[in-house]
Amino acid sequence: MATCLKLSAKKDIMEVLKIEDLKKEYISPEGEKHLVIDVPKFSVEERTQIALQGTSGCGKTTFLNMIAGILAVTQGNIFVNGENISQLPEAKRDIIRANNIGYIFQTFNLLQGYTALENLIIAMSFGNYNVDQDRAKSLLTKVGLEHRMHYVPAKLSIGQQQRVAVARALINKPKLVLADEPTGNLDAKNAQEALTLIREICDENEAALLLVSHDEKILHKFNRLQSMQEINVALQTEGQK
Ligand SMILES: Nc1ncnc2c1ncn2[C@@H]1O[C@H](COP(=O)(O)OP(=O)(O)OP(=O)(O)O)[C@@H](O)[C@H]1O
Repeated sequence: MATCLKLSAKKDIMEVLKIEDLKKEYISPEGEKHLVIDVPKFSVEERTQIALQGTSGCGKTTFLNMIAGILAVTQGNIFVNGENISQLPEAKRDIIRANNIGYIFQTFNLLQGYTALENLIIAMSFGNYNVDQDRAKSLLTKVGLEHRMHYVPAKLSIGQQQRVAVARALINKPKLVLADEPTGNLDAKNAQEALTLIREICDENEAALLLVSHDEKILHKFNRLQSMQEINVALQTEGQK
């Protein structure tokens, strides 16, 4: 009986991300193959929050971009909510990203010609849900931008632009949010506030969070902290050379 209970409890844990034998090679300007990512195994369970630590150039953005389907893999499998995106063409990966993944980019990637509210509505138009202005407004209010909804990014502070990016990442109710150095452009006080906001908003929306950063002050807040060195065999081999 106890074994049965144990088995069923285990089955209930759902992985929003599962990676198997993932590799990415780039071709150097000299024409040589350069293995940047070699991750045998990595997973993120639903509603968990994980921080990945890595120095500049260790492959953080490459890793996240493959998970998001922005970048094609060289080899291996990436399952997002159970679907293997690594074998799909770019257009299909784009659709899966729009519906399953929220991405907070290092440089925010907001559409400059559109207001904060329009940035959210455009992101919504790519997803499965009907465009819902009220949801967009309520997310912007949640991130403290109720008086800035009709501002274009250039008229917002860096911290405010980041909050638009956070709200946009959650607009299509993703099960997984990726954050690439989300506090890299902020001062210490704003960085802590932004981190708290990202973690709270993921929790409230029942999204898992995978955050990559080099910033110790951010990283030590997470219960589950792993280093890129630990998961990326390519870095271990590089270190031995
Ligand atoms: N398109 C490309 N062609 C060749 N090499 C690349 C390409 N993109 C990235 N690289 C190399 O791959 C490595 C990892 O790059 P990546 O941008 O993933 O690092 P990162 O950890 O995100 O760095 P940072 O924190 O500085 O943004 C770097 O050595 C980089 O020079």
